[in-house]
Amino acid sequence: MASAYLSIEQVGKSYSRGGATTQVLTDIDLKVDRGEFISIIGHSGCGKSTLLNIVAGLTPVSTGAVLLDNCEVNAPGPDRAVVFQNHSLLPWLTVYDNVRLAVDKVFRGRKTSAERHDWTMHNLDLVQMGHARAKRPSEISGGMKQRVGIARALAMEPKVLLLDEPFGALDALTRAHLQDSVMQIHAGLGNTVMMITHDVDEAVLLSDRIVMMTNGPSARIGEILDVPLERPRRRLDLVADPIYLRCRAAVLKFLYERHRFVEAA
Ligand SMILES: Nc1ncnc2c1ncn2[C@@H]1O[C@H](COP(=O)(O)OP(=O)(O)OP(=O)(O)O)[C@@H](O)[C@H]1O
Repeated sequence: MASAYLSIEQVGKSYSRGGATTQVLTDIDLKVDRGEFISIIGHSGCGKSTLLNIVAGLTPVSTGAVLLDNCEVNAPGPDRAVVFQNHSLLPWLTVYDNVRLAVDKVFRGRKTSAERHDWTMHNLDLVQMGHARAKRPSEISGGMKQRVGIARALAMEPKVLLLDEPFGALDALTRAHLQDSVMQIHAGLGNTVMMITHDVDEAVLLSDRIVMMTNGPSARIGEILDVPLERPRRRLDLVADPIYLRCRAAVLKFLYERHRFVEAA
């Protein structure tokens, strides 16, 4: 059997402090195909960011392993680009320079300066931000900053794009525009994407599969839902689509009936 592009194998994660150990994740097994769009959903504190950070190489596993394209992940690398909820642009650099910095880091020695310029602009244009290339982060909106963050991540040509609630801090309309952009980019480039979200509609709209996590501590994968909606997907067409409604109901049922959130004492 061919091995998966991204393979999370029996991953467990615990944190120890002052003699006490908290088991955050237990027995996480997940295979992601190349080009697949996966969402991770689960209640606050269950360990979604921990899992994403493990795949990013920012957090070490306690047990198990993560393999990407048959190589074990044990440190951050440009083959895994992360976009966080709150933009992480450097405030003293322009939009262009924020992306160019990453392009130079990844492609110096492989592309000429002129090619790196073109590639930077290409990725800014992909997220419709070429016009704002000379602005600094403080001069653009939250949605625009997230677009630049996505351009920067895409410009690294990562094997996996890791999105940690990328639209969580945005208003509903901006969020919808960005979701549409991400769907278009995914359709055009065929990126492999792992996205954390709290938004059930967002998960169904964007994903090929939705990974639903049980509550922590010791969170596990409770269920994995296939989203067999054809692409391209248009949000207005989906409002009354029986497959969409069935998927949405399945996630809601998992989160609010089977794994209800209980506030820690
Ligand atoms: N560095 C750390 N040291 C100790 N505990 C940690 C650390 N990082 C995370 N945790 C704990 O691990 C658990 C999972 O946290 P994590 O941020 O992964 O959850 P989450 O599902 O992403 O939450 P949210 O949806 O609220 O962002 C939490 O109980 C958190 O307190």
